[in-house]
Amino acid sequence: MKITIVAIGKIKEKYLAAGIQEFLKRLTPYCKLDISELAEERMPDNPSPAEKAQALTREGERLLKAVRTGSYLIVLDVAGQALSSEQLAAKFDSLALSGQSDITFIIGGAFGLSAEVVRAAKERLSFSKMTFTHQMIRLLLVEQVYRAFKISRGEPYHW
Ligand SMILES: C[S@@+](CC[C@H](N)C(=O)[O-])C[C@H]1O[C@@H](n2cnc3c(N)ncnc32)[C@H](O)[C@@H]1O
Repeated sequence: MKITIVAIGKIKEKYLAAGIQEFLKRLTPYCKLDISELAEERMPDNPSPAEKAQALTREGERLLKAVRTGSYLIVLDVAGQALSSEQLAAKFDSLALSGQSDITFIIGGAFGLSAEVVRAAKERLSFSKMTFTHQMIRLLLVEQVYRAFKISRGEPYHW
């Protein structure tokens, strides 16, 4: 399985970067996971709603360009569908069974995701009704991807 996370913005917090690296290391026996980090759009101080909308559109165009043709696109979206970890594991299994072995997750930036990105997605995945920072949600995502593989393989993962 090849998994790509395409995300806006860098991980600046060391404790989050260390956590993400830890799960990337643990994931190596299970899948190839790459992270493609795109720069945030430059924005004036106190941007107007129109400036924010333009930045979101431009970010969206760059995000979609970074998705390989044919990759199964899942966007992380507060307003999306919540899944249990077991359901995520089952989704990976059924995608693999159907011959789809390339999955891309998109994480938006400070202003979220453009309508075009949301429209392009096969699925919108919510991690709860709460909003997390783009840095924090990346750690949550890699942990859940790792958990999904452990569940699929029936391997213990106690914490
Ligand atoms: C700081 S949030 C963006 C908040 C923005 N105001 C919005 O309404 O989308 C940055 C990105 O993290 C992801 N994210 C944050 N919380 C999430 C959640 N509970 N479930 C799924 N994705 C989430 C989304 O991809 C979002 O675009």
